Amino acid sequence: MIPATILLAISVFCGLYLYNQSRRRAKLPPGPPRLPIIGNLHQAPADAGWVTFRNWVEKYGPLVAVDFGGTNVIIVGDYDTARDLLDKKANIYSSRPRMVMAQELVCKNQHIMFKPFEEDFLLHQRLEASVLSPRASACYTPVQDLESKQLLMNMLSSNDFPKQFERFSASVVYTTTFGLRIVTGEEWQLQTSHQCLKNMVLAGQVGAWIIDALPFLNYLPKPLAPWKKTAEDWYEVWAKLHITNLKDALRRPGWNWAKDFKNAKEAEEMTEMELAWDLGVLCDAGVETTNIQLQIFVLACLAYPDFIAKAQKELDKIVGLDRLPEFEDLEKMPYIQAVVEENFRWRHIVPAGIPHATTQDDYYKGYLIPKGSTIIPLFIAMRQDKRLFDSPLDFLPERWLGKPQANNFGYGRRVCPGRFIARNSLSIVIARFLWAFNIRSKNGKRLLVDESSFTTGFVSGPKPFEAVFEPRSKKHRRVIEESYKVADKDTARLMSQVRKMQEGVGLNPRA
Ligand code: HEM
Repeated sequence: MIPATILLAISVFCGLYLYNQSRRRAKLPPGPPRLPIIGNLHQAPADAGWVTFRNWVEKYGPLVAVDFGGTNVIIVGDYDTARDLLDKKANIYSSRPRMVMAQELVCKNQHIMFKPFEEDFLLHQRLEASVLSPRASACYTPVQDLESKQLLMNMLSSNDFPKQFERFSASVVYTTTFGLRIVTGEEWQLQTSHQCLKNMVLAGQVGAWIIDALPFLNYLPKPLAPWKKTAEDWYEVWAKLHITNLKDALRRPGWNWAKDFKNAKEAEEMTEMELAWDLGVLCDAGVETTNIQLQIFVLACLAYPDFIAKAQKELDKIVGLDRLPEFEDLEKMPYIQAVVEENFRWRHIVPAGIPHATTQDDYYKGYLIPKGSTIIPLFIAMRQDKRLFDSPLDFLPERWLGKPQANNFGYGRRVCPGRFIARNSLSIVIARFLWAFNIRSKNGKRLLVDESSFTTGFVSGPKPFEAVFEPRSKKHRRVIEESYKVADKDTARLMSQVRKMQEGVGLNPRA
């Protein structure tokens, strides 16, 4: 008889042998040739990385491997591959690349978007889930209704659409999160958050911080590690903003997410500061995203104005001239829904997606995707895939009629939790804008748009451009003014209405 320990040793040995053999036989996906040691670092794009990545996808196919100085980067360039890996194998592909300066030092690991896929992340995700579910999100429409009415009203006397879109986007999330309306856009909370997000962009810049390449340097004492002081200063400002927002929200009348989170059972395992970060991040994540995606809509109006008349025909038929479009109208307006969908496809705010990371080795179609790889879901390549979309650079809402929505909000366990709120915000604003205004360029000519029309940062939006918004008639103007005048602007009452709606659909708010 062979003793059990020897049998165990043999089976472990055989297992390891087979694993190593399969790993050796498997090869990485194709990609540009590498140099010794640095790999493809010399080809790493400084900004607008998606342009280079898309060229690689065109050359090497939908799965491309590059090595940026020891970091394995896998670029995913079509919808099917993204679904197969990031959705179907979500338990392997839902982590985030390590960000020492941005996440570990500036956020003290509290930013949910950059947490690794571990129990701590799941706890924070569970905390947020109940206020962001599809059913809960459908109950925030009274807030979006009021804020979009103010948006239309403000646009009667201003063409400064980026500022007005920002106020709208901020007010929707600040109202739900903290019970605070952003009425002017000059509120100190929003201004401080701007500064913190700017700091975060600097902290997250690839190649800017030695500590990201050599994390062990963090053992150095402060005088020899100047980045620590920078990170500490940035943390202080951001943490103070989050904690003040939380405390103020708990004192405000009416229901809000801060009160709801505070009563959650998940919160019992968290510090007050962690709670404050979760709330603050939800606000931060909701402002620039919605604002920029709306600016892209205006750019599309100027570049492809033909669709406007078609949208207005549908609006006039379903809504008429005597009232604003309402949420209930949206399902009866397939063309408006197609405009929303095409807006995401034509230009997404994150053309290179938000990177994921793998937590174990994986094999796909004979290729090895090693553990710890950075995975780039290359949104722009998917959305401009000529096999799926004719004339992909053109804004053509018709292409979506009768077709299901695409994935515009990410993948697997990291899919955007604010997607239902975001889609409702975009849909009501786009419907109301098209109903209310003729939108045109200043000189009345069609705008030519190409890659150079967009900024090159991580979030990419239109570079500044001007547009004119003229009410379609005196009647339209009157309806806008009247609707805003009679709208209930009391935040506490609005949020109590939200809470009642949630109870009405069988939800059980925690405060
Ligand atoms: C047009 C608006 C928006 C767009 C296009 C958008 C898109 C995205 C995308 C692509 C991701 C990354 C998903 C992934 O990694 O696979 C994401 C993550 C996230 N979004 Fe949004 N988003 C929008 C609005 C919002 C809003 C309104 C909120 C909050 C109420 C929000 C909260 C978040 C959070 C917290 C994450 C991080 C999720 C995680 O890492 O687990 N987003 N969003």
